[in-house]
Amino acid sequence: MPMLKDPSQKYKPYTPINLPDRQWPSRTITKAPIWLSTDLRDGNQALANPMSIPQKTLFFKKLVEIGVKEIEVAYPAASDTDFGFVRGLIEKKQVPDDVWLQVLTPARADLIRRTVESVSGAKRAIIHMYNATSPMFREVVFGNSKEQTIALAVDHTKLIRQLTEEATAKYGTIFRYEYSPETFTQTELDFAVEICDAVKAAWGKAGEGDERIIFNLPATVEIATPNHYADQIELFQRKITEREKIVISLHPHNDRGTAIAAAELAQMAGADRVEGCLFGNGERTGNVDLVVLGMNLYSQGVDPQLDLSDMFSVTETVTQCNDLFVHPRHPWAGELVFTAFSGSHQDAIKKGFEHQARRHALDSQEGRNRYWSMPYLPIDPADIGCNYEAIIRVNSQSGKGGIAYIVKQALKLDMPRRMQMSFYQVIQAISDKTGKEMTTEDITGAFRKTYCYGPKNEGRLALRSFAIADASRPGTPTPESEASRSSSPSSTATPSPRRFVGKLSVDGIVREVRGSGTGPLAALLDAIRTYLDVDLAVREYSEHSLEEGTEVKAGSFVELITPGTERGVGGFWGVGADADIAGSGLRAVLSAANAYIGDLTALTGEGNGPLSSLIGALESVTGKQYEIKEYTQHSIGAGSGSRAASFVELSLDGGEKTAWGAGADEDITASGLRAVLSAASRFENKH
Ligand SMILES: CC(=O)SCCNC(=O)CCNC(=O)[C@H](O)C(C)(C)COP(=O)(O)OP(=O)(O)OC[C@H]1O[C@@H](n2cnc3c(N)ncnc32)[C@H](O)[C@@H]1OP(=O)(O)O
Ligand SMILES: CC(C)C(=O)C(=O)O
Repeated sequence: MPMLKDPSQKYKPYTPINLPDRQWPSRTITKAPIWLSTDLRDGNQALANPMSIPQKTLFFKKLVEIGVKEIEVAYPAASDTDFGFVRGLIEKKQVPDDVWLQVLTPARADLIRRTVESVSGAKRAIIHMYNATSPMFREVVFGNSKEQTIALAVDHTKLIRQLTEEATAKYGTIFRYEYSPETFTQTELDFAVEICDAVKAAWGKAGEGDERIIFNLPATVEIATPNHYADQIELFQRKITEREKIVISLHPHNDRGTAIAAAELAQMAGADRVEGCLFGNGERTGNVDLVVLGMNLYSQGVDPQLDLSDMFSVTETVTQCNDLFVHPRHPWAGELVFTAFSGSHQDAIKKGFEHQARRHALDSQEGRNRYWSMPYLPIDPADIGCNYEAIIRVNSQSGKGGIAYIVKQALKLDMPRRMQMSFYQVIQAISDKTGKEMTTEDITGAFRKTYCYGPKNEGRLALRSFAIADASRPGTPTPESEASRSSSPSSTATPSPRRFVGKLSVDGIVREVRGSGTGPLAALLDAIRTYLDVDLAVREYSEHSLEEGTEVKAGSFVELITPGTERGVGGFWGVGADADIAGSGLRAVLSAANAYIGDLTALTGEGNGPLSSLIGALESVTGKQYEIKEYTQHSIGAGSGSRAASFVELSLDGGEKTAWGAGADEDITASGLRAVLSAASRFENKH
């Protein structure tokens, strides 16, 4: 049947309460309510497969761990499992002394007896009895008048008083009593007050503090906007007698999706306590979600009295026990709730973190509180166990800011703005091609590869050792002499003439090079120009120190250009990190030079086979004559994972001295080529 054109013919709206002097709209919540978890009762009864005893026990422990002090553990008269679970908790002494075990019973004598029996011997227990009070339930379910409905509640309250007093005398259990006029929100308010007053009188011993009687006022089915619930609660507490002897408890369901709002507004209206479930499990659309209520308080600077620091483990336990998943966009707890994929959000978050770090430093200096204030992030995700990888995730919708944020977090390198733009193109090309999200490993991997960053990603040019000296002074620095390292590599920052002497690995062969210029970087570029015929100049340079405690202390970024490069035309970016600034700057230059040379100056050489062709290529670069004296190879392992190992003995310039090299690869030719390079580089090192 289609939806009706005129639903008013089928559905009646709720009747609003006329309460012109309502107080709750101008109040705020300044403290946490008393929490009652009904996960193991209302949550459990709503599951297709109710929890087993081990699952209930696991859940119970987690509730205790996060600090819930009142836990409705069962409807003990419903099944042996529920009864046995409660007995097990008590007999195995699994209930901390400050935790109240709550159990639910209908107003039926046989079931009440079983319920009281289930908690006898516990240190503290709350007996919770309910009967529905709304006109529909009175008429349809019970066939009772108002008087009979009151009598049902009153008579069974008296029975509970008698049984609990006997149990206290016998076992010493401290009891409290909770009464729920089920379907409260659909009950005439004056009748709800009347039945609660009658129950209080029947209980006869409501006092203050822990002696208070709990009136739980459920929105058994959510039928109205949340302000209506707040009106009902405010009016109830105005009309009920001896308010100081009563805990007003809320039990909102979520049929209209506004249980959270209803619970919050009703607390503003004066409620003291909230019953609900973690992540909103419960009948139909669920009970109100205690995690969301708690985190909402936390984000307002109010201690929620719930420890949700390890949100992941809470989610894990709850999903394991309920066999229901938590939606990725579930407030505060879902996998995606702090995540920005889009470029403009990421940019704002990155700037927000930087701005906040500066603001916090100033706050600390001036003795002020370090408040959290960040674009798009209402709380610090770290407070509930989320790391930076959950905050910014990269796909084709992302921008340079987010990518730079990830590089900064993972590698501690803070790229300058124009380099961010350049690296963004690299990532964008990859993610456009794959159409997939890029993980932190994907991004840092691309970064390392693009900028030949880190020992496993050396490019064709790599720094082995260096020394920088004042070019105006006589004497030749030695590359190994750390003492002669310069402390500032910037060619612009140090205009005095510098001399560079260093060992560079060039396509695997170590060569000693020298150059001079108006600073260490310019001196290195001069060496590269002289020895490798590569003409490059610095367009932009920046550096920063890395986090304290890391071995590598400085990171440098450089953009190199070829002569005549016009403004606005991109150059070649490089990055370097080292224990000192001089080293990091020089490494950044080589990183950028690698980007420039790429494959353009790939070695070429000729010979009778692959190995002699490589020898020819080496000769053309070094000007030296190599000869293969001996070559052997064998396979390592068998089958699909097998590799080839090769050994080569080379002689140099017809001399007697020889050097051995070894290489291994999946490909036999490649293993031979590696062996040749290995031998040649040993020669370079020796001579
Ligand atoms: C809003 C809530 O969530 S309330 C909690 C609901 N939770 C559960 O029902 C889970 C546990 N329930 C059970 O295991 C069973 O329903 C039992 C053991 C309590 C009772 O089982 P049964 O005796 O077979 O009764 P059944 O469930 O079919 O029907 C309910 C009966 O109790 C009556 N009843 C319903 N609620 C109450 C109440 N609060 N107080 C007294 N009687 C009640 C009904 O009117 C009906 O009576 P009738 O048989 O005279 O018509
Ligand atoms: C027993 C009561 C509190 C209940 O679960 C409800 O009304 O939803």
